[in-house]
Amino acid sequence: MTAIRLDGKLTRDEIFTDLSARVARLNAAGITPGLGTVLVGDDPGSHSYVKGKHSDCAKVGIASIRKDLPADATTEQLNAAIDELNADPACTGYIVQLPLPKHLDENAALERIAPEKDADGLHPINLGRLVLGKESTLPCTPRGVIHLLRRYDIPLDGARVTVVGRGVTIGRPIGLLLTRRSENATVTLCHTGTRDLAAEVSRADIVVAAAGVPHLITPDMVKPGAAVIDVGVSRTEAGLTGDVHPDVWEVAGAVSPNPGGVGPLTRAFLLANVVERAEAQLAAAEGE
Ligand SMILES: Nc1nc(=O)c2c([nH]1)NC[C@@H]1CN(c3ccc(C(=O)N[C@@H](CCC(=O)O)C(=O)O)cc3)C=[N+]21
Repeated sequence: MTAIRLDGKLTRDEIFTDLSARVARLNAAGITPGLGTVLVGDDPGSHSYVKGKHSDCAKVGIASIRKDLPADATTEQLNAAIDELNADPACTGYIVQLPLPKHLDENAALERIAPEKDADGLHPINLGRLVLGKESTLPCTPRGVIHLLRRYDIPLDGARVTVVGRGVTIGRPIGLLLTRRSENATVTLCHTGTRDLAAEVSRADIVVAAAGVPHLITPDMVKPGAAVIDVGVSRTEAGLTGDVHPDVWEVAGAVSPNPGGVGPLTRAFLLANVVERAEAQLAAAEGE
């Protein structure tokens, strides 16, 4: 038996169709949503992600604003780029591409973003609202994972989910989303300090692998029929390698590959967050 493929590109295309229609409605009301990106340095991976985000914008009719800074940019230069986007009415929402070079403080940068323009959902106010169960801009990758699971009718209510990785973009926030009443899953968060990873993974109906360790999840760890979402990605000599060993396809019921899985959805929900910010602005203007 081979697992069914949870297709991130197909699902992304469906989301783009919906977003294009919503952008057209915003345009008709005189609003063009704009996504900003702040990119520091010349990491090839980061450049390719940012390029992808801007080409997605063009597909759905979102304007894009790029701020590219050199690898040796100072905190003052980074702050100035952030302040400009905070003040720019053409910028509906934006991101500071992570990771930043070591000499810059990522948390300070994220905190400087105006919370209502935080397209990543990583500002402490938005993460705090998520913890409190209040409406907030949600982190893109966790949103993508949950959308993909729902798209393929994978049951969440009562499901045992094992998340591997405690990073701020996925591992930490996804548990907060999956344990809301609307999802109702039971989540175990594993990390490098987990004593018996295989035992934690083998209990799971759904495995979210977000450790960034090539082929960490092997077939012997996976419960037959489980859904396995490969979020982690590493650039190796062999190219892009996910956290999930290819033989897992023979045991799992469903696999979201990497590439071709949650990556395209992370980008789609970044655009969705921008469109939603623009819709909120329009609703507020109409309510005046
Ligand atoms: N502030 C911030 N927000 C992010 O959302 C953010 C970030 N920083 N830093 C890096 C990670 C990584 N990330 C990806 C986005 C798209 C793909 C993607 O589309 N991948 C394609 C392949 C792309 C390729 O070939 O390079 C795929 O999976 O099929 C992957 C990874 C967003 N991140």
